[in-house]
Amino acid sequence: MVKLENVTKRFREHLAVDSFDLEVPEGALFGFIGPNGSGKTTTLRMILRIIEQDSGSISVMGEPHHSSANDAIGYLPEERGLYRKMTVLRQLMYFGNLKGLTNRAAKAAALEWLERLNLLEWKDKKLETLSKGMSQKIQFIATVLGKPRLLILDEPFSGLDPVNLEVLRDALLEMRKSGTTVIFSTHDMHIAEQLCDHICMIYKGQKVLDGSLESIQSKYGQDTLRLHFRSGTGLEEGQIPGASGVRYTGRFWEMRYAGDPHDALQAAMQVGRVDHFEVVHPSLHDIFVRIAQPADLPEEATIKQEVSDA
Ligand SMILES: Nc1ncnc2c1ncn2[C@@H]1O[C@H](COP(=O)(O)OP(=O)(O)OP(=O)(O)O)[C@@H](O)[C@H]1O
Repeated sequence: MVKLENVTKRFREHLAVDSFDLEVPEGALFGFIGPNGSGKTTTLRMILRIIEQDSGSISVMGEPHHSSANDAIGYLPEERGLYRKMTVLRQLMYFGNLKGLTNRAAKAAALEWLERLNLLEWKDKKLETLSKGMSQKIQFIATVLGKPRLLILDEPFSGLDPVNLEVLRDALLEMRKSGTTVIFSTHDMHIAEQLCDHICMIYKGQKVLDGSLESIQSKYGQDTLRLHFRSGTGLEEGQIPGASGVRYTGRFWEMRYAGDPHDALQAAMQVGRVDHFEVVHPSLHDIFVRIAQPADLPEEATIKQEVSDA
């Protein structure tokens, strides 16, 4: 569906995207993750041909010279753009018209989506009377009204409460089921973990991870301990010899550990009454933190090696 080969983009002396290769298969739910300023939006804009790469090639649906106005592409920009003084339904119909729908088809699709995203009662209200999260859902509807084959969403989940996040997540899963290819950027590792069948991580303009969640996690092995103490006993760095990066996730204590889990369990039992103990793959969040803080890694070369393996 989308293919980037050796794509590079500079803004003056700043190298925003560096020799980037990417392949998004048709029908994928593709998560594009990375810290602030790593090059996600720049890459998405280049895929859409809103900005031009300095070198390398990009093709979408097999075409190197497609247009972002292509009716088969839906784009949710990071800087949302709606008409504040227009009513919800009117502007959705307008966006539907832009994607080639008749008034009747645009209205039917808009009403259907408004109902699905629990916004039907707002259809005749001006956009400026809606909250930020509600406006975001309207913008999402504007993006999907024309039933695009390819959906590109820049940070679609930012600012949504947990209920609306679920609603949007379900909508994306359903669209994928009906054959739409979805690419979205996010900082939220948990969402990427839950939702994506393919993940690409960009860091300082370079691709550092690319593959299915399972293939990415299995590269790191089961080097993470997850444990919990009855009656909420805490854990400090050093109490489990050989463990590092001890942190509380809100449910469990997690840490990196390379030794014999039996020894770790013995040590944990000295700290408190253990009621949960397991050895797991690192979460995507942990992998992200390890990569985004290269000092924690043995050497930068490790990252490059993982990229070529993946
Ligand atoms: N139009 C521009 N002119 C100059 N520099 C730019 C421009 N657009 C992006 N950059 C720079 O390129 C780098 C990558 O930016 P980009 O917006 O792609 O990052 P991002 O990963 O989407 O970040 P965020 O998660 O914060 O949105 C940043 O250092 C940014 O300052």
